[in-house]
Amino acid sequence: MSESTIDQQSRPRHATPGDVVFRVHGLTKVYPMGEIEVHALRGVDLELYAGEFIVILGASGSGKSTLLNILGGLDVPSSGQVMFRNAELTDSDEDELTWYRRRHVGFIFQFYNLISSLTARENVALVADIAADPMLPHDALELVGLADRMDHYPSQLSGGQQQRVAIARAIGKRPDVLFCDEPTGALDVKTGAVVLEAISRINAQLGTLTAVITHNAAIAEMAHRVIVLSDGRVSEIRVNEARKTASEVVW
Ligand SMILES: Nc1ncnc2c1ncn2[C@@H]1O[C@H](COP(=O)(O)OP(=O)(O)OP(=O)(O)O)[C@@H](O)[C@H]1O
Repeated sequence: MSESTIDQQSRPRHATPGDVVFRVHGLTKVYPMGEIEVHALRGVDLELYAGEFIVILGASGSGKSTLLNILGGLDVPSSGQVMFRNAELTDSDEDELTWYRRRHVGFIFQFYNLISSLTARENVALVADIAADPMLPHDALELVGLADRMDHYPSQLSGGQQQRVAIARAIGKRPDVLFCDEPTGALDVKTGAVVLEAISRINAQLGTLTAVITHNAAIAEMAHRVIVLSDGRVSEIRVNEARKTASEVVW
């Protein structure tokens, strides 16, 4: 995938809901571990569409993080194909994947990884600085409900507020996709609901294709579609006819 090809893929504000963003075919990932091989993914076929809110469920070790890391260009598969719009991600070299991640993907992990010597605004500005068409840090922080905390340092913020700064940082570059790996894993229920509400608002207001990995089946009620992985395969895909808001989800 060349930079110019990736540029041609970049139409975040013109994406029509329902357009195919990712087309995954026959994806496998094998980790050689000395004498044995760990089969993390055993042939995943999947399509993800613009504007969707996806929740990925599955037992520990079923391959959820491996799948998201490959879609996000953090890892490469052993075989199979990932198309991002019309470009083949699985054809890309390391430089192209770096460019792809920078331009198109926002990541949120269980731990916030903020820079402690920088304020919330500065943490968000750091990423916006390397983006082609960034949001103002103020606007990104406002979207996650932290307009009044912009000049606070991470140590002056609660866990949930720090996670919301991490979300603002991820969306500040206006990514096409937002991948969240256990974003509420370190938070209590009430704080987790506020974080999920922020993620859901971004999906609704910016139309960012959003995929959330969780162990918590209740959160799946927020999704447009729920993808269940079992032992490296997609075992179920279900569509929620009626979605719940973060505050309605009980866990
Ligand atoms: N770097 C690695 N080296 C070797 N094995 C790995 C590596 N990363 C993941 N695995 C293995 O691949 C399988 C899938 O791991 P993965 O982290 O994708 O699962 P998961 O569903 O996200 O699990 P969890 O819910 O516990 O985070 C597991 O058996 C795991 O031990």
